Amino acid sequence: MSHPPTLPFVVIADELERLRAEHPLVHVLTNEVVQEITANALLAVGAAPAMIVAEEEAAEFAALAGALLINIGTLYPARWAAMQQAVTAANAAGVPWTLDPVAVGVLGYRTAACRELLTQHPAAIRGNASEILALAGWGASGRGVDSTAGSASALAAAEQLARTTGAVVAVTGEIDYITDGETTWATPWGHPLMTRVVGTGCALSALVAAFTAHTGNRLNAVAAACAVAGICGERAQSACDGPGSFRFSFLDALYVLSPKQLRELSL
Ligand SMILES: Nc1ncnc2c1ncn2[C@@H]1O[C@H](COP(=O)(O)OP(=O)(O)O)[C@@H](O)[C@H]1O
Ligand SMILES: Cc1ncsc1CCOP(=O)(O)O
Repeated sequence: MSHPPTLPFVVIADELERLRAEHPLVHVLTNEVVQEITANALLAVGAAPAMIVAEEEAAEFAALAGALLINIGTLYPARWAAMQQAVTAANAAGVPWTLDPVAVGVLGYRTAACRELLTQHPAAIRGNASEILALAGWGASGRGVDSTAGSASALAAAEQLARTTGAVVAVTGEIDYITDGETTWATPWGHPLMTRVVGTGCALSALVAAFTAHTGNRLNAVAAACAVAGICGERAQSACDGPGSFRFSFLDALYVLSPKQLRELSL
């Protein structure tokens, strides 16, 4: 397997600068477990989250947002109805939407929902290796919401999924791979402690959505989101004692990371 190149720090810096200048409004339809860390991660990085979940409001708000996140982690009929409204309205308004297919392939209801969502032109898809393999139809290997496969093993599935859906696909793990089916970036940052804190993957998907708002280069935008999360995860780990303090250190790192620091790293 050829090794995809690492996303350059200058690209991450440019994308972070753009995000902070635009301060995008992100419509978040996510699971019950990660609402708080997701909203705080978006605020810390420089975006504006809003968890608008009622079916009666979802379409109206999706059309106003800069980006939409659909995370199926705790899917149930009322949430599914709101998601369908939001996705339809986002597509009609040209608002990019991101899919986090939590535990797809493990259970039938959410797998059928994801199959339907894949026909609705997601701008981006972010999942762990088991989720990307299942979504691409390459087999179901997840254990609950966790991956049982390494990210490199799902790279070919991610590339195929990107080509068939038109989405930029990010498969995350020890190394994240971000692909549009033709070009692939690697973002090698992060720390295993990130898998011991609930919501790091879901919050990353929200960052992916935020970076896709108003972008001229969706591949770089999604890759920059993965890089920012990984770099901040590494920094948070070195400043914390374990999972509890990691959460706080991670939010601090997202807030403190600057385009200037990133540009200095490339010198
Ligand atoms: N072994 C690892 N080493 C370094 N970073 C990791 C590792 N596993 C996951 N990460 C990071 O944790 C974050 C969440 O990814 P992942 O665990 O794949 O998502 P999920 O929570 O959806 O399963 C990403 O930023 C990813 O880069
Ligand atoms: C534990 C759990 N159960 C349903 S959704 C969810 C959150 C998964 O979050 P992440 O994969 O980002 O750790």
